Amino acid sequence: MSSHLQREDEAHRDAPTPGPAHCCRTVQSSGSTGTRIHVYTFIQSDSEKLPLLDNEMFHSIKPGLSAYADSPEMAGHTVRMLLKVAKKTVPRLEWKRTPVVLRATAGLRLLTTDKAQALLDQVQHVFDESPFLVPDNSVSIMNGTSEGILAWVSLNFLTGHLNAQTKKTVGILDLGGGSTQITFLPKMRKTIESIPVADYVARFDIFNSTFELYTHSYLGNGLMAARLATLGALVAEGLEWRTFKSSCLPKKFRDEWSFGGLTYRVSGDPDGYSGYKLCYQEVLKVVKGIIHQPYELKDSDVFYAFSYYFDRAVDAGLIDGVQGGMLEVRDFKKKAKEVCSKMAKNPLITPFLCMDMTYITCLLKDGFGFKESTVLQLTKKVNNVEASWALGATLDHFHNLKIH
Ligand SMILES: Nc1ncnc2c1ncn2[C@@H]1O[C@H](COP(=O)(O)OP(=O)(O)O)[C@@H](O)[C@H]1O
Repeated sequence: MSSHLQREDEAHRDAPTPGPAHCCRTVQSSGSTGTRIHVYTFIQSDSEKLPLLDNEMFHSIKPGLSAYADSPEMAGHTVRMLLKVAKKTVPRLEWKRTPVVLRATAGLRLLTTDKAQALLDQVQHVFDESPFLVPDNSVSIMNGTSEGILAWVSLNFLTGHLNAQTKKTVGILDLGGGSTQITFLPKMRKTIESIPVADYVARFDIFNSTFELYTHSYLGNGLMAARLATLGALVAEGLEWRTFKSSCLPKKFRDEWSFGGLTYRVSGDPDGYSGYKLCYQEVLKVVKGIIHQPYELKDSDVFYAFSYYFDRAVDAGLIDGVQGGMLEVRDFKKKAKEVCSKMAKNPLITPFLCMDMTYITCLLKDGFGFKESTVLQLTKKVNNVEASWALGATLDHFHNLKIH
């Protein structure tokens, strides 16, 4: 049994009469590659303390809402399906006092304001018709700073670091489809002093502690957005007739690929070369001059890396898809080289794996400036709970973290 659940049992035993309050909450997170629902059940026995998480129900639907930018009614359909799952999970008597919230991330940030708003309006309409509690500001686009901070809160809550007095915490690396986030608690003053602009640092309060974190979200540096940039496909014109080539793809590969509601013709470079070295030069353009290198990263503690970091490490055979595992940055590099050199032999299985693994390597090394020996904890779930910002968003709702 996990230590987290042990603590829960203790809470049951020691609960003051009339007993701990259970509360449920559903969060829908709307990313560029999927829309997901999380239903959390907490036990709150002491309003001065963090609640205990009893369990999470999680479900996801592809594609993300941004794929419906030109047919917003479909967004309503996605959300209705996810609320159906919530209805099955939350007891009927609790529906009225269970808040529903949707927070959209990079997929909607990348759309025009009008298109994004039309999608949010559809979601709001479905929420208003639902039997759940719909708080003010229940449907919105979350900014990148909140996304980074809330993911850090989630992971530190799940690993037991938020309750501890030690101020020992873990950093987080989140690689979405549209954006990527890095957040950690700096130990050196110089890290804060050497940030390029103010939006690389955020403070928030939780009970009697204030945390000052280094955090940044890079819009356009998520894994799918990086594919687009690598392929030179950020242009809006000529999608019907252009084919976007890359030496990160198998030479004989040709196919269509969709992201954010648009479809692109993509291929390897049949008359040119392919492989890790050339691919690295291509992906470096997406990273160089864009990603800021934090001052103290090189000596940092363990970082938890999840979302596409985890998915691609599994696809490449570096870690087990259930257990996750610890990897060094150099493991990504070694595997990227291997995958790229083998892609000609089996071009159809995972054609983007060379590009993705090379981009991840480049992002970690030349982007953030991690050493090859830095250890990453690759994680999908902690104690059966999804690693994502959604849990932090829920704690924020109940305990107003006052991010400033
Ligand atoms: N709420 C979530 N719960 C679990 N995994 C998530 C969640 N949000 C994103 N992910 C993971 O993140 C990656 C894609 O992120 P996505 O939300 O599409 O990115 P973005 O926010 O940049 O649009 C995938 O690996 C997906 O499984």
